[in-house]
Amino acid sequence: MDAQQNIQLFNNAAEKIFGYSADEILGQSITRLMKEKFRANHGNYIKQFADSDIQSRDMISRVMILAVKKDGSEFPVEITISKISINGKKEFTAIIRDVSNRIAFIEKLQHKLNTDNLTGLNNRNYFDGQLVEISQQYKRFGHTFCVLMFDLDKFKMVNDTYGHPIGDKVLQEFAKKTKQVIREVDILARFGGEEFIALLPNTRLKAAKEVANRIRQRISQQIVLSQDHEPVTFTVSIGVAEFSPHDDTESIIKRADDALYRAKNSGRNRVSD
Ligand SMILES: Nc1nc2c(ncn2[C@@H]2O[C@H](COP(=O)(O)OP(=O)(O)OP(=O)(O)O)[C@@H](O)[C@H]2O)c(=O)[nH]1
Repeated sequence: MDAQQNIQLFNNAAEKIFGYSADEILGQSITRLMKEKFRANHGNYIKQFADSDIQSRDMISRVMILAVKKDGSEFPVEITISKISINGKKEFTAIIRDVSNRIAFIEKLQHKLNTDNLTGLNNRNYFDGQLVEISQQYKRFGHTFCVLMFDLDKFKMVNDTYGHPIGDKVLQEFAKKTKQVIREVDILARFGGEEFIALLPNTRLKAAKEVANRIRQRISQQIVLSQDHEPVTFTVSIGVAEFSPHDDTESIIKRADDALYRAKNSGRNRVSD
């Protein structure tokens, strides 16, 4: 690019990435290759860079820089920009790398890191992060919330009687049906084994117990079919706790777990607080 940011040279790789031939793009502003919202800042950015002592720098932005191809499609890029002075005239070189694959890979890893393979629910890692966030919000804004702890009843017997794959089916069915009962903003996660946990934002204890009871009833009406096509029924016990000013992320889970223990001890297929 020249000092006005018009393109002077467009190599083969650039032609391939952007879909323009050099003939089409030479002489045009480099901003033509950026998504519109990045264009406005570009001038200032280049001016700052041109006036600085730095020869070469990565264009770091708090948001990912998106480039635009000739066909209008957008893709994430990483840019390193350098300047040279030729006969007193400043020129710029931009090395632009298409990072779509890298970003897609990172997103896939992030998804894996947060997801339970068997049920497709969030996993404990994700839940723990959300719990930290929602308890910080509680401290700042006083928005209350509840934690529900679930444990499938006599699940060992399901495995022992019908086999592990049927046990897995029960876990999947539990996840699917429970998701249908709770709201979109509620967070349901597999806590491990046959234990699940849910976060209900902006919910008081009474309402959370009602939700828990709806889930409990729904689950007690579900069946999965065994390998011999026998109906397999299952139930769930649920402990409920509302976050209080004395709580932290550990104590709220402990209180929900203690409530679950009471639900189990008072006969299972029950909700307790
Ligand atoms: N199929 C299957 N079983 C699992 C999985 N994770 C844990 N389990 C089983 O879950 C069972 C849990 O059994 P226990 O902790 O004894 O409890 P329970 O039989 O549910 O009895 P209560 O909780 O007291 O009602 C064990 O048999 C584990 O092997 C899984 O991913 N798939």
